[in-house]
Amino acid sequence: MAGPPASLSGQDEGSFAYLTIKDRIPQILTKAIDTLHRHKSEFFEKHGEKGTEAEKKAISLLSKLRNELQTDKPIIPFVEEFVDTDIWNQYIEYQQSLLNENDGKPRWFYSPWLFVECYMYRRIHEAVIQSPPIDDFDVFKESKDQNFFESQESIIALCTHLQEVVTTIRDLDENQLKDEFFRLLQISLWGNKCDLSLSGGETSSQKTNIMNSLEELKPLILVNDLEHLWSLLNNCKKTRGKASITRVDIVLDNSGFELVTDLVLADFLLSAQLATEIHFYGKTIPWFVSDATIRDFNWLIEQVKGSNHKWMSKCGADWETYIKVGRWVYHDHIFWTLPHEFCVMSQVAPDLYAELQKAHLILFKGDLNYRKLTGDRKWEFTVPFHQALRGFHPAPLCSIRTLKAEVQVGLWPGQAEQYIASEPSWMTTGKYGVFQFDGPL
Ligand SMILES: O=P(O)(O)OC[C@H]1O[C@](O)(CO)[C@@H](O)[C@@H]1O
Ligand SMILES: [Mn+2]
Repeated sequence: MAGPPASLSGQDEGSFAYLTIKDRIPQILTKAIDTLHRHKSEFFEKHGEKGTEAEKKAISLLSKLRNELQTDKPIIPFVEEFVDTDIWNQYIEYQQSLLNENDGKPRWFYSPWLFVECYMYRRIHEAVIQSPPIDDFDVFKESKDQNFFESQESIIALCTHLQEVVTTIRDLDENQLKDEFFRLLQISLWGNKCDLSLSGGETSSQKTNIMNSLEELKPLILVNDLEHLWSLLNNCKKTRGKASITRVDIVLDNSGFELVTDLVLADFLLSAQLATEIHFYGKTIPWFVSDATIRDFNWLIEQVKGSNHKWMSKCGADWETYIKVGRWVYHDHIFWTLPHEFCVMSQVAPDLYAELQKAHLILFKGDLNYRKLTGDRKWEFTVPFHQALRGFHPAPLCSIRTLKAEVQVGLWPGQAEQYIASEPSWMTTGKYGVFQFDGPL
């Protein structure tokens, strides 16, 4: 049988992968350097001269990294000991083994885009952990928090809406519940437009009330498997015994506004008894600029709770209770910040795979998760999603993603062609979205 198609890569001049490596990644590095600069006095106040020295060191390591990238130097192994250093270095060797002898070492513009882009964020982390005492500094924290603050109006509107729904939920009939389920899922989808890596780290918050735009946005959903999600969870609700559980796992993407949309959805799932427990997965290190870490997760809930808006703070208080009583569970795993495609998860991280198998439904948020689900490969648009997953089937799953990379499967013949001619960048602006389900029907 033929192997899977080739990986997206910076080799393809003019491709989005190429432009990302050439322009956007250096821009993100420059912004990280600038952030460190701006915190100079804070580091000094906290740690004295040692803080200043550490800041200089981190900056010089990041400048070196930017230079390696811009001159297409070989990808070098990690040196600093960390939980995933060995796995990373093995993966770099593996990438090298895929090359013909003459091709030498993996390089930025030559190797798979997914690999080098993940490598870049892991190198940023290495620069920081090599610079104690500022080794727990998150260079993206400021922009993640800014995204949250700038989205205040939308967050208030969303929290108010959620509280209205929750307080009247007993009066809703099945159709009304389904409408609400679809509404909150669509909000969570469009919340994924707000990542900071697409904008090169520049602000990308939600300033308008997204709820008013859902109808207009509907035609932009290229694959819409919402009905499957509804039947699945509604069936679980109807058939489960009193003591049994329905577990929905959410593989999180970005902090800030998107995370609020995910938590609102998670709250609704419990309130509507479509699920009895929700498990979240975040990143263990700062990742793709805006991805949520446990610190962001806790910080955001704290902020929502501390709001002086009545309904917003009620949401925060409820969310904290869910965590306390174990109805919401947060998991960390290093696999999410490795460069591997998800089809190798069962070998590389069998414990995580086994954890995901306990879910009745797994929601994968965002573009990067889609790239890892499909291996970030040059699939034909009409290849079935199931096939592109290449054996990754821990439980029924759904990708909720706005398109920000040149990979998309499961379209109808002719569907992609509608956009190719008229909108050359249709796959990379976050304008279009999918709810793409895989699982038994
Ligand atoms: O936050 P998301 O939705 O995973 O998006 C991150 C995506 O943004 C990008 O940086 C592209 O703009 C991709 O490299 C990556 O897939
Ligand atoms: Mn992200």
